[in-house]
Amino acid sequence: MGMRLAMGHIDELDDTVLAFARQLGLSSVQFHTPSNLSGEHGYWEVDELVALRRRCEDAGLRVEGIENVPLWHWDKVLFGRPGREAQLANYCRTIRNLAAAGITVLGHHFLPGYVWRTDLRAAGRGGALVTAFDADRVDEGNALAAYKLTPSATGAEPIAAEQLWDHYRVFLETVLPVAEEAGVRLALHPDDPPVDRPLGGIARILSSPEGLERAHELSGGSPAWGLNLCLGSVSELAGHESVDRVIDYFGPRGKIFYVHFRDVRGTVPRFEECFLGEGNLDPAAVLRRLAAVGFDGFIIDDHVPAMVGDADTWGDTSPAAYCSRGRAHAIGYLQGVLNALGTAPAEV
Ligand SMILES: O=C(O)C(=O)C[C@H](O)[C@H](O)CO
Repeated sequence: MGMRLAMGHIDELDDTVLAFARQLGLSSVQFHTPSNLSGEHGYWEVDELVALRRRCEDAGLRVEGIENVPLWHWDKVLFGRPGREAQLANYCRTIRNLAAAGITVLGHHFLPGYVWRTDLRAAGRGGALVTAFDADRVDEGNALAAYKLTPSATGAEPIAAEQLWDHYRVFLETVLPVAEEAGVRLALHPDDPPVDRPLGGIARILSSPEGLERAHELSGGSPAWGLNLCLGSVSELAGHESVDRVIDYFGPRGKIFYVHFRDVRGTVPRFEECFLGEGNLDPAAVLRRLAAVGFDGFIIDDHVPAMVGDADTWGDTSPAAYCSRGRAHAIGYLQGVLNALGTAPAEV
């Protein structure tokens, strides 16, 4: 199908979101723990997945994939708590059910403490609201504490790096054979922020090119394992240098399953999110590099600044908040660059 742009990170699908995607001229979408799926038994069921896919297809939109099962479906897997086997069995059911429903990409992270920010409402360009991270302010707590995927009490249960690697090993050893058989590809999101110190007592292991390469080794070459290459998270480490290294290692191996296209200004220990084109990365250079290594997956918009009239989409995951000016800007920006680089409109 070739490198293409999809509308991503949809938290709740409704007719507004479908119309927004079509108005932006897109032909596919991707979901982020969508509230449309109840998952009430600890896994997503075939019927609800099929209903979600059909609703999109009826509006002329393909479903590229889904990212992140609800936290309560696999928190014991992340934390290595008793009850992990039952959750792993349910994760395998979700994988098989996705395949049965014709959805073949499932994104995951391996951050028991989830993403960490020290500010959700920093002032970006022209006063747009952006998130920010400052390592000196970590002790104040995670500004994302109330977000749907953030665990409630992290500090109570410290996890060391090698312990977390072991949790990830157990996860991969259990789910990869099932994913291979089902034909579902599991895409790993790098740590955000990419710091090599624990946050809230929990180690971060996928915070560097070396960490991601070790995860690749752990996957044992399984065709079902690859990256959800979040350019923002990797740019937070060392800007273009880290992004280029990850693209050059994983791209030629066919291990970039999809891309989160966002950027930040600054690198750890201090950065803030920003509009595309004003951060660490040259978006056109990144797209050229992805094309050069043979990347042929989908690219989605990611967190976007909240502009005049936009809601704060970390606090408000409603369809109205989702269809923001900030998101329209990110998608339009990427469409423009892709077109300028010669990507056929039909592929965008
Ligand atoms: O932090 C990011 O870059 C994200 O896109 C947040 C998403 O929930 C991601 O799947 C978490 O790792």
